[in-house]
Amino acid sequence: MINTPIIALDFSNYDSTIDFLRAFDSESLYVKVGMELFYQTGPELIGKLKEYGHKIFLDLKLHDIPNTVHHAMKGLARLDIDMVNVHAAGGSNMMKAALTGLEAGTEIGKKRPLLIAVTQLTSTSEEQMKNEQLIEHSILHSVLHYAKLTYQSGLDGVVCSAIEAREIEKVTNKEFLRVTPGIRLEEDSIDDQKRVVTPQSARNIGSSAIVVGRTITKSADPLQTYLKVKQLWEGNGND
Ligand SMILES: O=C(O)c1cc(=O)[nH]c(=O)n1[C@@H]1O[C@H](COP(=O)(O)O)[C@@H](O)[C@H]1O
Repeated sequence: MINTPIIALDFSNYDSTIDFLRAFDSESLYVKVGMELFYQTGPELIGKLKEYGHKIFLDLKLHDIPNTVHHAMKGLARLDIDMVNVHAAGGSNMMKAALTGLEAGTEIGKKRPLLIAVTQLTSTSEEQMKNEQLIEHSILHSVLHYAKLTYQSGLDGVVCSAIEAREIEKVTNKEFLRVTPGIRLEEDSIDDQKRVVTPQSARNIGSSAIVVGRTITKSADPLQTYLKVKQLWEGNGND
């Protein structure tokens, strides 16, 4: 269980990220650096975030042949990140290669970053999955299938919608992480997301961690909104 909401730092450059974080000086954060930011700022920003003492989920969603993913992960392990991900659709051989790559790149005496796999993106609807991926099953069936494959490949957890979190726990185990983006407050617009859940429902349904982006980053008062989301996630707010 990751107690603080993971803030998705979906910014386009180094300066706006640092500006945003100024309001959080007194908070020890878990932040997510995704492809928008990492492709612009690379390892330099990761080093800075570590200097601030924040935990880092590097969300690059690797999906390639096993050999490429193995070597990419070996390099990423040297960045001193706490969590990283791949797409489960890359298959069990790719996921195992990612894991051995991470292990090989982790310095002796350091903790290997957690490795999780995306099941079905929270922006994917069942209709889209059927029409575009040609998967003739329910979205829950597909997510559970990918979760089991990820579990059997030895990874630490999955990215899914909180909607599926409880069912995933049943087919894996309690410790297997269910990291859930697609989090919105009641009053928020859902934007491009399809399978959205509030922080308090995510807690009740069995998420291990929530990932929150625009609700916080686009808020008029990001710190206050973060504290509100955190309180709801911790279970101290109104259900
Ligand atoms: O792997 C992810 O983090 C991820 C997986 C997924 O299925 N859905 C999803 O939204 N994400 C990420 O979570 C964040 C959600 O952002 P907001 O929709 O702004 O809260 C984005 O940075 C996405 O890249």
